[in-house]
Amino acid sequence: MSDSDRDAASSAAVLDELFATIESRKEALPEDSYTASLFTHEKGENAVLEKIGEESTETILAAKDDDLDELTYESADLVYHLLVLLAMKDLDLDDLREELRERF
Ligand SMILES: N=c1c2ncn([C@@H]3O[C@H](COP(=O)(O)OP(=O)(O)OP(=O)(O)O)[C@@H](O)[C@H]3O)c2ncn1[C@@H]1O[C@H](COP(=O)(O)O)[C@@H](O)[C@H]1O
Repeated sequence: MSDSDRDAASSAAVLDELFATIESRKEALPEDSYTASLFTHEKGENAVLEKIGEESTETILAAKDDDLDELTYESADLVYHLLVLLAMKDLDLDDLREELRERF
């Protein structure tokens, strides 16, 4: 495997690795983890739902400004919070992949 193939494979795995980390935070609930704080928040699931609302707005504003760096940054924030929501609802990336695959 070439270096660029290895880099591409590593990039492709990042969502799975991030989701596995989110699941492990959900299980262990370490005190210093932002992710864990979303699972234990006093607002319940509203905490992550509000973040998804905020990050969606910030993503839209970045797109309207044509600020591609900001669009990438806010999109990553949005995807991360969406993955936390899926984990909260006991869904996972395979559920998402399956839904997308059915639309092909
Ligand atoms: N990918 C993320 C990730 N994306 C966003 N965030 C957090 O989401 C929060 C977003 O807050 P804000 O809306 O205030 O965003 P901001 O970027 O500070 O500011 P603006 O968007 O308003 O400009 C910040 O606290 C970010 O740190 C994330 N926190 C954690 N992760 C990953 O989650 C995994 C577990 O990390 P812990 O949560 O530290 O255990 C690790 O792999 C991390 O890389």
